[in-house]
Amino acid sequence: MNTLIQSNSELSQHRLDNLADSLADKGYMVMPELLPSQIAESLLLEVSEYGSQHFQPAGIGREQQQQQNQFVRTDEIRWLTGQTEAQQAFLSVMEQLRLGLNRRLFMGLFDYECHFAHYGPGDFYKKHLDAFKGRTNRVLSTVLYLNPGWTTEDGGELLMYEKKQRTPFLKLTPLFGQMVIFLSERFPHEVLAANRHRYSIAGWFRINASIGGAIDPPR
Ligand SMILES: O=C(O)CCC(=O)C(=O)O
Ligand SMILES: [Fe+2]
Repeated sequence: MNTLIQSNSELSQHRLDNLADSLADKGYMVMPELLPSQIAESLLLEVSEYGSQHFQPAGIGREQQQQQNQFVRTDEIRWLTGQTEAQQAFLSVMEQLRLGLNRRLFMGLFDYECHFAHYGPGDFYKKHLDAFKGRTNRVLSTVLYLNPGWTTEDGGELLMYEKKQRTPFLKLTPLFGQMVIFLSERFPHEVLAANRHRYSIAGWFRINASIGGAIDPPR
């Protein structure tokens, strides 16, 4: 059995209750320390050891419509597959979250997909929605930050907006071990440029929108 998964990574009912309440109430939640720090540290070690040949440029849109658009985002990504112990430990925590939220909010979350993201100094992701109403099966977005010793001078904040508002209601510093979770259709958001390397895992819980046996969408 995986030693990282064993390392005390069970989410308490209390934390799941708080998260469910916050999502139902406000549509988002910031969790300062979702994972045992040992897991977050292993994930950081892993992602910071990948060279650029292990990442792909991030795209926007889906499948055939997938295109790289340097005006929208300039980060690079690497999908998690569960190929390392640290990834498995992370995915198992996210699975607990999926089941816990389904039980409390009847969200029908079906699966979870996620990728490491690396923003080099100056990289950004302009204001966007992770899902458009009725046109996607991404319902809940998550971002885990892996940046020890980040200060406000480093920039790289996540700005979250209410639709049609020009001023963000939240400006989040990408602190190590912190996770933000929000309803994908509800909040436009953007990533400001940072002046140091910024690492994270962005992920989405999806509902099952399969038709005729085909899972929609393949990646
Ligand atoms: O890294 C972040 O703070 C947000 C990333 C994001 O919005 C995305 O990958 O869709
Ligand atoms: Fe996003």
